[in-house]
Parts: sequence; structure tokens; C-alpha cells
Amino acid sequence: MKTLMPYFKRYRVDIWVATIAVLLLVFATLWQPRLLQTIMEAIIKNDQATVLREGLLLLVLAVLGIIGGIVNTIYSARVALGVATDLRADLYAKVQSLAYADVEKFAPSNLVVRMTNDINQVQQIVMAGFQQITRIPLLFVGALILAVMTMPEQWWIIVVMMVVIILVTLVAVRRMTTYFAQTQEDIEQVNTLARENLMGIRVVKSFVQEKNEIKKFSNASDELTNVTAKIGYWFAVLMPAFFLIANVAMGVSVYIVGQNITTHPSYLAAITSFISYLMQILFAVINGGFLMTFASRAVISIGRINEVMTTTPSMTYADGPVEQILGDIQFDHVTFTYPGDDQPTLKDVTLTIPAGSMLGIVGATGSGKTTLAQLIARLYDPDEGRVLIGGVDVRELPEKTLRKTVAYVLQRSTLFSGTIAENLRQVKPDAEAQHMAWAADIAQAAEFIDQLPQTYDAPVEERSQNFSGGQKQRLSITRGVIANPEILILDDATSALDARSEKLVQEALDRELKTTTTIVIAEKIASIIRADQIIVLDDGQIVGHGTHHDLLKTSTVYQMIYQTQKAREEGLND
Ligand SMILES: Nc1ncnc2c1ncn2[C@@H]1O[C@H](COP(=O)(O)OP(=O)(O)OP(=O)(O)O)[C@@H](O)[C@H]1O
Repeated sequence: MKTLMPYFKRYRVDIWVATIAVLLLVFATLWQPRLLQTIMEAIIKNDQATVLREGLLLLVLAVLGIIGGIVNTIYSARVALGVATDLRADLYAKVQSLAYADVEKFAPSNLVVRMTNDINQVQQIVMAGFQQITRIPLLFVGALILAVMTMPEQWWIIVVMMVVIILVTLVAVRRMTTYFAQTQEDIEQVNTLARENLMGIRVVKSFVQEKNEIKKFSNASDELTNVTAKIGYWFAVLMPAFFLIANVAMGVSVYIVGQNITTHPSYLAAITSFISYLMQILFAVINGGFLMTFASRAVISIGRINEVMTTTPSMTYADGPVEQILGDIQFDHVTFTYPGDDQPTLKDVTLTIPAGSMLGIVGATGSGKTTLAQLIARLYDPDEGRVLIGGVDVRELPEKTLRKTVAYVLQRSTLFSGTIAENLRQVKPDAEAQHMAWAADIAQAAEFIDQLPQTYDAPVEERSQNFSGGQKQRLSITRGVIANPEILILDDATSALDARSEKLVQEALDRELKTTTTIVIAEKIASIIRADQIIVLDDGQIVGHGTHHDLLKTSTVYQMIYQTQKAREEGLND
């Protein structure tokens, strides 16, 4: 609740209107049986004038009640929608402020459920809350007092009915709370499976894995259905149970009145009013039960939202203006272990990369090449040692300075849905046509962008599926170079390019980004052969260092990689 309080403040006026409307509704609801009783007494006494007067009043009250109900629903919905929208925006902003490692720890699909399903739960409870939170206790207490006032000798029927109903409700709520928690977990599981399957649909299809995937998905989906069905069963049993209890209570009171009707004829009018109040008490309890189950579900959701909101980003940035810094990089005895791993992925790496030079990184899969690059972009911080850019520890650089200085192009490039121009403007907001053309020329992307009917305004669909692997990589390189960064990291970023295009990209980079420090991670030695220095990584350590020619003499690992690739190429040429 503490989490939601600040959000309610913004909707003070709407909350007041909703509350006043509910008071009107409660007043009208409680007064109607009283009026009905007066009318019935007047009918018995054949007092037409009273029947007419009180009948009109009853009509007015009914209309007021309806107006109160409608206004309350509209304003409760306004508060609920507003709170949910604001909370979603803040949660999204919070997720953006988290470090890469924090997002990985939560898992992206889990965060998606929190931003959608959990926020919906909050919206529902806020809506139900403003409709019911004042209505239930007022109706309950009001109807109870008026029922006792109407037939004081039958107070015990109400007490017995209440005790039984409350006991049944408590048992149901306890069971359902466990099922609600389970539902959230199952929704997450279904989401994760659906996301993985759809993102990897090509792999699924090419390995004819549809049946396995369907089985995995239906298992998770069945689990969710089972839990949801259990909640449904409880609701299905609860309603008839409540009505059975109320009907028994009414039956008993009618029986007692029937026994005494000859001595107390006024009981005939009173019993209708009494039964109405009994029903109002019952509805107050039923709604209270619903509100409690909703609330127990929402409490779990609020807890999950709060968990994200109160996460302190594991990485903070120094304050300060955006600065122009040099692109020289230093690794000073850097050791790094992934969160949760017990073995370091990088071990005591020391390396100097002068500004404007090119570094090539080779090594077996899993040797730590990407990890090393990620430390330059400060996606993670080292456990020991320092990474310096322009002589400054990256931990002391303002985020904007770092992002402006380092451009990181990945093998599996992520382009955002929108247009090509919008993707490029994410990196350089003031990018004009000539800047885009310049960058696209370097990345050898201009040739296909110019063929598109809308050129740079061509749409990029979700997951950029309207472009081929090679086109996606070229667009990513375009985005990487457009702001002319001091440091450019190409992490296997040309793997989908043919040899000719890759060579043209390399030549353009040398020609156009002369002062940029370029770090190229590549499987193929041909991609880094011209680098000023090359490092060979093995199990997180630098096991070879020098130019291509140095390494051919000094590094057995490098020689092996080179010979294998050469033999493969010769084999292909034969
Ligand atoms: N987010 C992560 N959490 C835990 N371990 C990770 C994570 N990312 C990578 N690793 C592990 O760290 C090691 C190095 O991974 P890294 O991606 O740096 O290797 P790489 O040399 O770039 O491999 P490749 O050539 O296959 O891309 C691997 O053993 C990998 O399993």
C-alpha cells in the first residue's frame, strides 16, 4: 500500500468524487427498505396519501442510488487507470535505470509479466477498492443496525449467519491466496516458453522441434489452467454456499414471524424490511470476500512490483557534463566473474590500446572475448583491477560520456521497430540525411537502403524481420558509426557479410574513422589480420599478443587457428 500512496495523491479530486458518490449510494440503499416498510404499513392501514408520498420518495432515492453508483464507477475507473498508467511508466523507467546485470538477474520475461499482468492486478484492486472500500463497511454496519432496529428480537439470526459466512470466507481466501501466487509463477513460465519459442522459431522449424515445443508449452499451459480452474471451483462453490446460508437465515426468521403474526400484525411489514437488510449484509460480506481475494492477489503483485522499484541499480554513474575524452583504453590487472559463477571469466588481463589504433581479439568460443568488450562498454564492472578510457576509470565517467564515447555493435544486432532513420537517431538525435548516408556508406548499407522505396524512412518491423542477417548487421554497423565514436567495438559484427563486403567495410572504417579506436572480435583471422595488435584469449587469459606476423611466430594457439582456417579455405577453393 505504501508503494501506491504517492500515486493516489495525484488523483485526490477523483477520489473525493468517487467517495461522495459512494456515500450517496449507501444512503439510498440503506434507506429504501425502511421506506418500503412504511409503505407496507400504510397499505395495511389503507393510508393512500402516505403510500403516494413515501412511494415518490422511494423513487427519488432509487434514482439517487443509481446516479451515485454510476458516478462512483466512472471515477473509480479514472483513479485505477491513472494509477496503473503512472505506475507502469515509473516501473518502466526504473527497469531502464537498472544495470544490465540486474535485468539479467530478474530475467526479461519476468519483468514483462511485472509490467503487464501485475500492473493489471493493481488496476483491478484500485478499481474494486474505490468502489467497495467505503461501501462494504458502511452497508454492513448500517444494515446490521437497521436490521436489529427493525426486528430487535431476531438479532441472533444475524450473528449466527455472519459467523458461518465469515468462517466459510476465511477458509476460501486462505486456499485461494496460495493458488493466486502459483498463477503468477505459471503465467511467467508460459510467457518465457512462448517468447523463447517465437524468438527461435527458425531453429524450432529447421530442427523439426514443433512437437517437442508444443508438448513443453502445453504442459506449462495445463499447469496454469489447473490452478486457474481450482480458483474457479472455489468461486463456484462459494456463491451458492453464501445464498444457502442466507436462505436458511431468512427461512428461520419467516418461521418465527409466522408463529407470532396474529399477536403482532406489524411484523408483516417489518419482515420484508428485515429480509432486505439481511440480503444487504450478505452482499456486503460477499463483496468483502471478493475484495479480500482480489487484495490478496494484488498484494502479491504489488510485492513483485515493489521488488523492482526498490532494487538499487548495481551500477551507478558519476555526475557531470558530457565530455569529449580520448579513445585510448587500458586494462589494468582486470579479473571478472559473472554474478553467480564461482570461476572468473577474465583473469588478470592487462592491456593497452592506443587511441586510433585497432585491436583484434581471437580465441575459442567461451574464452571471454565478448566479456572483455562488455567491460569497456561498462555492462559489468570488474571484481579486481580497472578499465580506463582516456586515462579515466570507466566507473568515474558519466553515463552519457561513456555511451557517446563507446559504440558497441553486436553479432545479433537488435534494431527497434520504427524506421531506419529512427534507429539511427537513437544514437545521433540530430542526424541529417548526409550523416545517415555517410554512415551507411561505411557499413556498405547504402547500396540496399537506396533501393528501398522509402530509403531511410523504410520501416523496420518487429525484430527487424524484414531484413536479412547481412542487412541487419550492416544497419547495426551504420548505427554504430553514425555518431563517429571514439571507440568502436565490432563483436563478430561482420560475420554475416560476404568477404568482399567485409573488406569494403574495413577499408571504409580505416579511411573515415581514422581517430577511432577499433576493437574487432572475430572468428576469422582475415577480419583482424591488419590490426595494430591482436590478442589471443584462452580461458579468460591473454595467451598471445602482437601483430599477425608476431603471433604466427610466437603463439601456438594463433598458429593453430590460422592453419585450420587456411586449410579450410584451400579445401573450399580446390
Ligand atoms: N551473462 C552471463 N552469465 C554467466 N556466465 C556468462 C554470461 N555470459 C557469458 N558467460 C560465460 O562466460 C564465458 C565467456 O563468455 P564470452 O561470451 O565472453 O565468450 P566468447 O569468447 O565471446 O565466446 P563466443 O566466441 O562464443 O562468442 C563463457 O563460459 C560463458 O558461458
